Amino acid sequence: MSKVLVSDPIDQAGIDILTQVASVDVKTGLKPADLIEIIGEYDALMIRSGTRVTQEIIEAGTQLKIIGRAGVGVDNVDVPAATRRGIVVVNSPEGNTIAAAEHALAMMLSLSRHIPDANASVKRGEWDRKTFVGAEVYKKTLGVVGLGKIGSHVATVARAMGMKLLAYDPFISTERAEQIGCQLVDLDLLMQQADYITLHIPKTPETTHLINAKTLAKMKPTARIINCARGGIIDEAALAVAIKEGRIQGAALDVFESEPLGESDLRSLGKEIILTPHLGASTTEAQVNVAIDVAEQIRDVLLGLPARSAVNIPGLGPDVLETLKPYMQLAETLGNLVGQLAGGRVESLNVRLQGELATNKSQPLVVASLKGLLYQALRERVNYVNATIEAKERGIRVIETRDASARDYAGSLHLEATGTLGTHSVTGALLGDKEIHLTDVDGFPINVPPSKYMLFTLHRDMPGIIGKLGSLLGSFNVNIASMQVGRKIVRGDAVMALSIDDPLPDGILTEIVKVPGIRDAYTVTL
Ligand SMILES: NC(=O)c1ccc[n+]([C@@H]2O[C@H](COP(=O)([O-])OP(=O)(O)OC[C@H]3O[C@@H](n4cnc5c(N)ncnc54)[C@H](O)[C@@H]3O)[C@@H](O)[C@H]2O)c1
Ligand SMILES: O=C(O)CC[C@@H](O)C(=O)O
Repeated sequence: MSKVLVSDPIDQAGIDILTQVASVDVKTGLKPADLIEIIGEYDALMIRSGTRVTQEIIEAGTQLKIIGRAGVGVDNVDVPAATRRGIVVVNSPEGNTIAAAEHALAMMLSLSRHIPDANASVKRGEWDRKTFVGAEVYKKTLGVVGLGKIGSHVATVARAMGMKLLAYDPFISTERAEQIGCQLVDLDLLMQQADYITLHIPKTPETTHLINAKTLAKMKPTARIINCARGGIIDEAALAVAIKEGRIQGAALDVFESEPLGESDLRSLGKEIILTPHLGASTTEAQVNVAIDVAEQIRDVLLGLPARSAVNIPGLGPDVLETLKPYMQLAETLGNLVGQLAGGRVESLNVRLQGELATNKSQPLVVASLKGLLYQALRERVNYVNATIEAKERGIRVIETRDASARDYAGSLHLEATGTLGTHSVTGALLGDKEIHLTDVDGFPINVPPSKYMLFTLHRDMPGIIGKLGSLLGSFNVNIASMQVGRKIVRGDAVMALSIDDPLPDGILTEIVKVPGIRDAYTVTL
C-alpha cells in the first residue's frame, strides 16, 4: 500500500480521501532535518504553506511520486527539482480564491475604519470615538495589481461597493479588464491615482520588491496598500519608512518576506497598519475545498491516473484533461512503438496532431508521445513530468505539426521518428472513442489494435509469403493471434502486422529476413 505524509494541518475531508488508497501519517511541525530523515518512506507528500520542500528534501524522497500543495502558491516547493526527478507537483488553483479575495476586502475596510485598533481600545475599557474616524471606500479608486482569479473577484465586489477600478496586469487583455469593470493602466499610473492598492500577483523574480521605495514614493499620501498575495512583493523596510514618515496613509499585510514574521519595524507602527498571520486562505470552506481538491489528485496519481492541476505538466488542466484523457494512452503507445521500430538512437520525433486534435490544447499529447518514446530507455523513470526534459537532455529534436484537414478519424496522431538506423512512422486513432487502433505503419494503411507482442515486416506483396512466414513462426512455436497486410498497390511493397501470444525467441528475426520477399522485420513489445 502507498504511504502519504501530511506535514501541515489539512482538513479531515482530505485525509479521508487519502486513506481510500494509502496509509496516511500526519506529522506537522517537522524540522527540515526530520523531514529529510523520513521522507524516503513516502510515495506522496501533502503540504500547505508551512513546509518548505527544498531540493534536499526532494532528493531524499526517493519514492516520491507527487507533492500536493493544499493551496495556490507553490513557491514553497522547489518545482524545478521535483520536475527533474519526475515528481508531479499539484495545487488547488481555485479552492481558496474567494477566501483570499474576501480577506483582502476585509483588510481594506478594516484599514479604512480602524476596526482592529478600535476593537482593542474598547476591550481595554476605553470609549474613544475621535481617534477612530475613518474614510469611506465609496467613489474611491482601487488599483488592482494582478487581475487573475483573486484580483478579479476583489474588483467585482469593490465595484459593487461603488469604487472606481484601475488594474495593472501585463498578461490580460483590455477586453477582459473591461468585462470586470477595470481600466487597464500601467503600474506607475495605478500607483499615482489609486486610493487603495491591492496586490494579487505571484511572487516571481520580476515581482520581488515590485513595490519598493521608488514605487511607494508615487502613491498619494492618503493612499493605503494591501498585500494578501505573497511576502516579498513589497519591500517591508521601505514600507515601514514610508508609513512612519507619513508618505502614505497605511498598509495591511497578510504575508511577509519571512514567515512567521520575526523582529520587524512593521510591528511598531500604530493603527495605520494591520498585520495578519497569513490568514487569506483560512476559512473553513476554503480549507475543505483545497484539502479535497489536492487529496483527490494525490489519490489519482497513486492509482496511476493523471492529475487535473499539475503545475509541472504543461497544459494538463481539468478542461483539457477531459478531452485528451483517452488520447494520452494512444500517444504513449505510438511513441513506444515508433521508438522500437526506429531502434538505435532517435534524433528527432515529429508529432503531427490531426483532425480535432490539431489545436493548441493537444500539446500534452506531444509530452505523452515522448514518454512512450523514452519508455524503452527509462522504463518507469519517465513520466509526463520529466519526459520533455529527458528528451532534451538526449538531444531529441521534437517537431510538432498540426493538420486539421485530416478527416479519416475524428482525431488521429501521426508520429515519425528519425534515428541513427533510419526513419519510421506510425499513425493511430481511437475507435468508439476509446479503443486504440494503428491505422498506418511506415505509410502503409492497416487497421489493427496494438497488442503486447507484435511483429512487423516490410515485404514484397507476392503469393505464398504469408504461408512461409506462418510456417517459420510455427517452427519456433510462436502462436499468431492476428495478422494483417497493408499495401498501397497489388504486388508492390507491403507491411505485415502480426500480434503474437509470446515474445519472439532470440535469433528468429535473422531467419525471418531470409524468407524470400521479406526485406525487414521488427519485433515490438508494448
Ligand atoms: N494570503 C493567502 O493566504 C493567499 C491565498 C490564496 C492565494 N494567494 C496568493 O494570491 C496571489 C494571486 O492568486 P490567484 O489565484 O489570483 O492567481 P492567478 O494566477 O489567478 O492570478 C495572478 C495574476 O497575476 C498576473 N501577473 C503575473 N505577473 C504579474 C506582474 N509582474 N505584474 C502584474 N500582474 C502579474 C497574472 O497575469 C494573473 O492574472 C498568488 O500570489 C497566490 O499565491 C494568497
Ligand atoms: O495554506 C495556507 O493557509 C496559505 C495558502 C495560500 O497562501 C495559497 O497560496 O493558497
